[in-house]
Amino acid sequence: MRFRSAVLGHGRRRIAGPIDFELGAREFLVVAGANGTGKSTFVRTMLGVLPPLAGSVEAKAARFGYVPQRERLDEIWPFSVLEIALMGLIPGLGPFRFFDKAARRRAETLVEEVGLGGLASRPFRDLSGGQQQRALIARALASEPDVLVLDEPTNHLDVPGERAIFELLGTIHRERPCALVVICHHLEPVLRLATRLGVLRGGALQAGSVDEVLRAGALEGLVDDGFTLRAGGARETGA
Ligand SMILES: Nc1ncnc2c1ncn2[C@@H]1O[C@H](COP(=O)(O)OP(=O)(O)OP(=O)(O)O)[C@@H](O)[C@H]1O
Repeated sequence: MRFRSAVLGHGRRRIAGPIDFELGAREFLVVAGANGTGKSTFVRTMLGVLPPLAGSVEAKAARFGYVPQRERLDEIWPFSVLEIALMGLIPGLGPFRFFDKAARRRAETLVEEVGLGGLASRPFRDLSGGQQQRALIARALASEPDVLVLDEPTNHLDVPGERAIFELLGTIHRERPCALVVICHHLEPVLRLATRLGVLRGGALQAGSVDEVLRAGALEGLVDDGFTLRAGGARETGA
């Protein structure tokens, strides 16, 4: 994935750039920045949903899996966990457009992989926030993505719920041949897993290895949603 002098924005409105940035296979990138700095815009440009206003964004053979912000989905009902995972297999449906036994088995395996074995027939709307997040991750994994993109996957989860989702992302990163891109506000736990950090600020992206970006002070003094983000990790302010 390569951004070459890419200017990001909506319509004529420039949000960030020009950005030069590369993401290798199997990296784990965390995208950080205060509200409204363009994190979603950056990721939408990466996904190809939003064209850059100038410059280019190239993806080499990249298949994307996308996990949207859970609270922005009204309710995926009345679908069960298994059906949510099956939705991720829709692009591979044959001409008769129904799921065969193999597809169902594949969806069951995904449901187990994300830790929801036993809940496959449970309606999505009856799950806890963390379980819903897992179901959405199963759906995104169904396409065997080269890049799995997650938009604030731990928002509104309690500390154990957040830890459990990050553990799952760590396992996916270790065991699957894909890169992860995670937009996140609470950085401390996720930076332990990340290989790369990108911080959007004032229309620029400062990106590199986590250590490089922290040492450069990219997070210094950045106050966001009750967390003070500092070099060396995030410190909860108790808000
Ligand atoms: N579809 C759109 N059309 C025009 N402007 C938009 C659109 N979507 C977002 N914006 C604007 O782009 C800017 C960056 O928004 P974006 O959602 O990318 O920021 P963000 O860093 O992800 O914010 P947050 O942390 O609040 O999710 C904001 O000023 C926003 O109002």
